[in-house]
Amino acid sequence: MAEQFLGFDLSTQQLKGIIVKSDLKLVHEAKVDFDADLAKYGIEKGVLTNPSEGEVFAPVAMFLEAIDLVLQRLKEQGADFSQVQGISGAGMQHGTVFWSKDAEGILGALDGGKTLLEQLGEPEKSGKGAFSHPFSPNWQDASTQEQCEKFDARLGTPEILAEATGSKAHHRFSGPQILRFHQKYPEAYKATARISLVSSFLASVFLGKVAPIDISDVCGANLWDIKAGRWNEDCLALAAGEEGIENLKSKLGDVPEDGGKSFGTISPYFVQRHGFPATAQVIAFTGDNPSTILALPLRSSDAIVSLGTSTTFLMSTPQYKPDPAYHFLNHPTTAGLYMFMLCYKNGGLARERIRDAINEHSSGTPKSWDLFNETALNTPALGQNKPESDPMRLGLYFPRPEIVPNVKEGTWRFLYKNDTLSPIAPEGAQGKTEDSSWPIPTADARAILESQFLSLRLRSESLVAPQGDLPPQPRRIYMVGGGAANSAIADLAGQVLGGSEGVFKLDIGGNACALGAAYKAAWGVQRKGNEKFEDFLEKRWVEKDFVKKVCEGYRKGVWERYGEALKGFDQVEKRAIEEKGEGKLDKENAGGRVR
Ligand SMILES: Nc1ncnc2c1ncn2[C@@H]1O[C@H](COP(=O)(O)OP(=O)(O)O)[C@@H](O)[C@H]1O
Ligand SMILES: O=C(CO)[C@@H](O)[C@H](O)COP(=O)(O)O
Repeated sequence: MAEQFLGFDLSTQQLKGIIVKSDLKLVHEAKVDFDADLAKYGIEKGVLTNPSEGEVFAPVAMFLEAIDLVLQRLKEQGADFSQVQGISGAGMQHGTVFWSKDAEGILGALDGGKTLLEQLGEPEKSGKGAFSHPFSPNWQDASTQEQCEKFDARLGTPEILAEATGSKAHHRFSGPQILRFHQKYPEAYKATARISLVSSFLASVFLGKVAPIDISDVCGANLWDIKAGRWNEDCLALAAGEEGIENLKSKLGDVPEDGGKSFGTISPYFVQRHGFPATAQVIAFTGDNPSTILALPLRSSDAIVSLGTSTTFLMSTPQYKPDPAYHFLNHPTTAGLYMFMLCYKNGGLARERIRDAINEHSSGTPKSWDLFNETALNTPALGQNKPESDPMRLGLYFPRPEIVPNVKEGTWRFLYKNDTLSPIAPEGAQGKTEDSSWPIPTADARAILESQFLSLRLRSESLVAPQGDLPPQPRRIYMVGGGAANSAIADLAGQVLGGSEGVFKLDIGGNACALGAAYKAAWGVQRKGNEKFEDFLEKRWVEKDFVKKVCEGYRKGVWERYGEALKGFDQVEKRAIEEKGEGKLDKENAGGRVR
């Protein structure tokens, strides 16, 4: 009987599950879309919000219901769970789940005759609650500016915090979030026995006991000293307050170094209810971005652009060069490697807003990307019909507060010429929508994509090397996530970022993040001795079956023009920071070019 491996991706808008065989070929995949399938939780795009405090969060009960449902959907597709020998998964990063003192008991005695929701998520019915708080703060949350300032100041400066933990303080990071939870809900904090990340929460459900936090995902907390390989006690003390460090350490638990570690066999609940073998191993679950880099054999200067709800830019590198402008995390499987990451809140949803405005403006089909794509590709680069004389159009589109740079929500449009920015009147201003210097919303289709990719280029310049005779740029760009289906977006990524070998996407269906998790499960169970993940993957990798080139990357002349735009783009960001920047230190850092 062929061995199979199951990988999950619990992200903002969906829970995806996929099964691969030992040769890493995909056999089944299914998903639960929170808005479409679980609208009863009142969520929109997977989350609940409290705008008055900048809070964004999701109901833990919804995650539980999604787990039983995605397994049922996989079964309906013909999946035979009795063949599954290993399970791993990924969770959206930074989110926390707060377990109650009864949690371990409940998790250890789950009855296969009832649902997870009935037993873990409905205390009013079952009489016992597994959670001390019913919600998981979401990575889009922006409620912790005050706590972030305390974190940055605790070690002295954002630079020192980034050097120690891989990142300066960020609103969504678990440390500042735990501090705020502690301050806002002191009783619930006291009633919390364990704190999981979304990834270790999901692992805990499959394991039937609270699972350890993963070595890569823990780096999204501002609590882990990456070089020392242990908790940073100063940061821990800040989040722990008067309850003390040891109390918080016991809530967070130990962090095993080995990303391929088996935490044990699957909970009997899944054996009884879903037909898994009792021997199936639960391999460490990691963050969704670390998991994504495991879906591809990344080489030096290769980059992944992940277009989920967030937009992220990911590289695997042996260099540890932390800076307040971006993130470094431990690599999820390989000691000595690190993951470089940029993360933007205004990714998919910001693009959708412009898509919808264009469809409305031109009577296009609602939710179709056709007009958006056509408009983006038919607009000249930087809006310049005559590059030698026309100004460049440069904008920022942040319907939600942004991470990079750290600014409140807003839209900025400028014409840039001779080192000078001239603002375009805001959207909706009379007579401006058809102004040929920047017709709104049509010119926005290309401008938002250029803006997003210019930001990635600005901040990743120092991490890429010359490619043969070509200037420093990525070798390959891999597009993943929901937006990777869009060929116009891939084309613009290549035009702005380059890519000496071109722009690629996965050609095996599935979703990179869940695939990475399934590959990790396979490696965790099947690795021989100290076999490295990279060697395990390389032995099974069939380039022609797994990835497909979607377009050229580097295009001579075009890439250089976008290079010229970087200076103007940097100025546009500085204007946004001056107007709506959060935090004094962020204003001083101004979020621009990286050393
Ligand atoms: N054809 C497309 N063009 C552009 N974006 C798309 C397309 N299809 C899906 N998306 C985007 O993908 C996003 C969801 O991606 P996904 O990776 O599933 O998200 P998450 O993992 O955050 O739940 C949506 O916000 C949607 O805008
Ligand atoms: O906050 C981050 C990374 O730092 C986000 O990338 C989340 O991990 C959510 O990812 P998606 O739902 O967009 O995949």
